Amino acid sequence: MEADMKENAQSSAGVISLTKVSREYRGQAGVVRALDDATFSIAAGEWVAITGPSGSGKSTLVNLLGCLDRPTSGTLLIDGEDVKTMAPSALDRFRADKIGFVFQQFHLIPYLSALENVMLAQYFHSITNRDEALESLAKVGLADRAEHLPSELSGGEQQRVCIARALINEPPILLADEPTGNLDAANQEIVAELLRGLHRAGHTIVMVTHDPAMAGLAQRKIALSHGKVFCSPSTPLITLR
Ligand SMILES: Nc1ncnc2c1ncn2[C@@H]1O[C@H](COP(=O)(O)OP(=O)(O)OP(=O)(O)O)[C@@H](O)[C@H]1O
Repeated sequence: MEADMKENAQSSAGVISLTKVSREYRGQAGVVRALDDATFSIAAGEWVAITGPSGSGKSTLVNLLGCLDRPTSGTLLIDGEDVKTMAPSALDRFRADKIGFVFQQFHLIPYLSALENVMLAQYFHSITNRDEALESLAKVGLADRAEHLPSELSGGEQQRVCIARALINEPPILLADEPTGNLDAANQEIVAELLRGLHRAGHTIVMVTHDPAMAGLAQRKIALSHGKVFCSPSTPLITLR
């Protein structure tokens, strides 16, 4: 227990850290401040749910945390690196190393098999390894569906392929945007159980969800309202081991 507490203290600086981060969109109608002065950290190994009504800034925040966009102002550190100052090619590489994405719309390539979809994520690292991709599919219970096209898989199975794809490069951070949004109750539970396992294995999970039951699985909620961030206290990591 002492070792766990020490580990938690060491990680309290945050694998993700925002200081006064804002994102403004400038359009013909004027300026929209979609994220307004956000300051918070997410510790390594923490499971956080991002909640908030439509238009509150969730996608804006996810795009920033996923290094798909940059803040208008403020400092966003991921694993201690300031993403705003990185060159685009370095940022692409950084993103591929650090972050696995799971989206509500599965974004699988329709004419590639489940296995090839997973291997495509390896391809961005210039290495493809069929056995590793198969192992990743086996971890989500889909070894026997490796040769199936996405159209030959159920919604829940497609989402599990996405999780296998997100994990293939062993990123420390999993960023999930409504990972159970399109799934029925049985498949929601399968995905929830996979996320529990990933959390136990030490992954940092940041998950946008409208579903209170899913949000309840996380240790902490980050609620957004009109671009402002409100963080609940974190459940100590030691209680979940
Ligand atoms: N490219 C853009 N240009 C101008 N305004 C934008 C742009 N993208 C988002 N916004 C505005 O920023 C605010 C936050 O949008 P965002 O998409 O982050 O919300 P959200 O919480 O993800 O919503 P939803 O749950 O409906 O997807 C909204 O008022 C939206 O209209």
